[in-house]
Amino acid sequence: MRAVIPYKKENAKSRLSPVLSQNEREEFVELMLRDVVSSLNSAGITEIDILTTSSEGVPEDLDVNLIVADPGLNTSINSYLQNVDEPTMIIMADLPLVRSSHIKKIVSYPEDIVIVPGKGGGTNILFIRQPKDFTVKYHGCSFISHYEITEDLGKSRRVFDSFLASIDIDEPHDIVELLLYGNGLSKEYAEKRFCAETGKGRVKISPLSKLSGFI
Ligand SMILES: Nc1nc2c(ncn2[C@@H]2O[C@H](COP(=O)(O)OP(=O)(O)OP(=O)(O)O)[C@@H](O)[C@H]2O)c(=O)[nH]1
Ligand SMILES: C[C@H](OP(=O)(O)O)C(=O)O
Repeated sequence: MRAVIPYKKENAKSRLSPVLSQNEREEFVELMLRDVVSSLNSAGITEIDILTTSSEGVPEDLDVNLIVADPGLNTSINSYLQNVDEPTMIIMADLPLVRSSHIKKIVSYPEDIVIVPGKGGGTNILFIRQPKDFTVKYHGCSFISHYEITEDLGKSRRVFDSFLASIDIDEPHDIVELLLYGNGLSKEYAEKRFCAETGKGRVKISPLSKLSGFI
């Protein structure tokens, strides 16, 4: 069994640009990657491929294999899948709330495919027992795409229903969940920049310093 983490550091997380500079976003995505690798390792998954657009920007101390591919999330993952012969978990780098307990459960299910939905129609994790048969289709409403692809292939599937595993850190309001439920390096990073502000409605993030350039 192995895991693959698609990773693009350059100008990562552009949707967070209202609250983090490009440098900060690039630092932040690296810490989220570390958190994801740590959860995989704690779950006993040690064969980890980082499918990256550049060998630079992946921390050298991580015990992972680097696979460098041109930008293009779907094309690079689909080429990758053609070359793997074992059950494979595709897990995104922006999932600092995924715990080792989630990973262990996901790989324990007997179904051919386990889909972990992401907020807003995305796909946070795909666990595929026979990767060569599968084609991914990320972006748009990829949860529905992957659900239908599984159906078209006649594969058995399970949808993994988890609040924490569904949270990918895409937009500024997602940082609230990181502050509330995180337990790793990326939470520490967020805590140095934001606090959770409670009021009438949902908790919001608020910058710790107005010097960071936004309110
Ligand atoms: N290998 C590879 N990984 C990618 C590419 N684009 C995004 N990723 C990774 O795929 C995962 C999901 O991507 P997004 O949530 O869209 O992340 P992003 O592109 O940094 O964020 P935005 O700029 O806000 O869309 C993250 O782990 C990214 O690092 C790509 O072109 N190639
Ligand atoms: C890659 C994409 O991620 P999102 O846009 O939800 O971050 C998806 O899950 O299809």
